[in-house]
Amino acid sequence: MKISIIGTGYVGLVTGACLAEMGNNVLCLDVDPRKIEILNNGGIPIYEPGLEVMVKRNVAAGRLAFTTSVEASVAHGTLQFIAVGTPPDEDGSADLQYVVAAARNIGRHMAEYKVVVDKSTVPVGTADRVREAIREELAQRGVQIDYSVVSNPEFLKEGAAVDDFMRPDRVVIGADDERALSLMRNLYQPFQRNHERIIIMDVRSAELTKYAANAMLATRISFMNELANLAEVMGADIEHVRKGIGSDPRIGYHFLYPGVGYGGSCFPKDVQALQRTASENGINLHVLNAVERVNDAQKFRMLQKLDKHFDGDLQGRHFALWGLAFKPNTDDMRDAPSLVIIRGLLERGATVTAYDPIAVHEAQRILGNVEGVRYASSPMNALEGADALLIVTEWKEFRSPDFPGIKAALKRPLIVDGRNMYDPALVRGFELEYDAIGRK
Ligand SMILES: NC(=O)c1ccc[n+]([C@@H]2O[C@H](COP(=O)([O-])OP(=O)(O)OC[C@H]3O[C@@H](n4cnc5c(N)ncnc54)[C@H](O)[C@@H]3O)[C@@H](O)[C@H]2O)c1
Ligand SMILES: O=c1ccn([C@@H]2O[C@H](COP(=O)(O)OP(=O)(O)O[C@H]3O[C@H](CO)[C@@H](O)[C@H](O)[C@H]3O)[C@@H](O)[C@H]2O)c(=O)[nH]1
Repeated sequence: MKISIIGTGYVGLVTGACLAEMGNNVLCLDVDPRKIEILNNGGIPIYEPGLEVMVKRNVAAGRLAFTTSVEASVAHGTLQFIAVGTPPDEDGSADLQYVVAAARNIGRHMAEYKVVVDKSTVPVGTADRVREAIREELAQRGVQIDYSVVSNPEFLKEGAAVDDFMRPDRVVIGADDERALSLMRNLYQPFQRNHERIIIMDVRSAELTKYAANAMLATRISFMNELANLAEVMGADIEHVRKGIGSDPRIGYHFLYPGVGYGGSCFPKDVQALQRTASENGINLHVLNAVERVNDAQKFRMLQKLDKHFDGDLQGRHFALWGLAFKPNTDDMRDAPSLVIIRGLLERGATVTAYDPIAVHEAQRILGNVEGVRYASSPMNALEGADALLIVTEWKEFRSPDFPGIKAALKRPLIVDGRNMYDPALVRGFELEYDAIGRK
């Protein structure tokens, strides 16, 4: 099938590469010429395990190409995937300007039937706006061409995006007409050879399903963060509690890890956008309001712990920080808790040496050339002369560190672990102080 992908970011590039991998002929469009230049020169503009090889393989096979030409992109695919950003507006609602611009481009240039597939995360009712934008452009041109608008939200996780796309738990398709539905079914058929994964519904339900999934996952995390804080006060250990409740299949083990709060480009903005949609429609989502408040507070948990250990005075202290990305296996720093922690330390007069295997470049871009933050080339190099080690992202390479080496390098043998990576007894066995989230 001939497919165009509009927006070559985390979702667009993964979608394009994976659909090409299944034998489709894919053209990816982006308005950012830098990204397209990198891709056309054989590189990829983001870090995502397995993606670069897949992109190269499909480009070489002639199934995947990149362009900045809107005309070429609209002419290419019968299926036009919109995978542009939907960042939060000032009031928390999803900013749909890029989605609408993409739709207008399609309307401006299409010459035959197109299925416009919304893959971006968009509020309920957006498909109607997309349909309307295209209708206006066609009317402007004085032409009548058939088109369909469908919703096909994406559920991939960064760091595991290729795998998630190739082996999806489900493929949600929201469609209101049979012609589009049949093309979408054919497209995703190869992804469900082993069992049925396609879930078909109306467009509005599909749009809401995406927000509901993220909101539910964010709720689990905030719930566990609150319980972890309670466990600490009560002398219980949240790790035991996590295992104790996760063993109930109705609860399950996934997404029960407490920490320094959820970040990334999705949960924070999607929780906000859903609340906004609800309040615009006269509904107050009380649970989600609390989920967001708990998460905002949790990002300061590490600073509170440091205040406790250093008698409320961090002036002149220096800290080693492991992990900058909002989660492991990505270079994405959008809404990363590390940013709140680093800014909080600087405000309190402390300095930081940070280490991250992939995200340093992105962190530098976002934080700027700020005084008081340095970057180390290895985890151990970050430790020299630090008053404590702070763990913010659970990269695998931090799992079995050289504890005696850590003890020797730190001024005070203290690890504050925002991701509960270690067994407290093991760490204390090396005569290190250990303070994790909700642990004894
Ligand atoms: N990142 C994720 O893990 C993830 C997962 C599922 C869903 N989503 C959703 O998918 C959407 C895209 O997210 P992302 O993380 O890939 O964003 P991104 O910022 O990485 O990429 C978006 C790309 O779209 C391009 N763009 C903007 N306007 C354009 C236009 N008119 N024509 C062509 N290109 C244009 C931008 O230059 C950018 O490269 C969002 O709605 C997001 O909420 C993201
Ligand atoms: O038990 C957990 C699990 C996750 N997190 C944090 O939650 C955030 C989000 O993690 P994750 O969901 O793994 O990453 P994303 O790439 O943001 O993926 C989410 O957001 C995407 C964009 O909408 C969806 O497609 C995915 O299904 C959804 O998991 C990160 O800061 C994690 O550290 C926790 O604190 N505890």
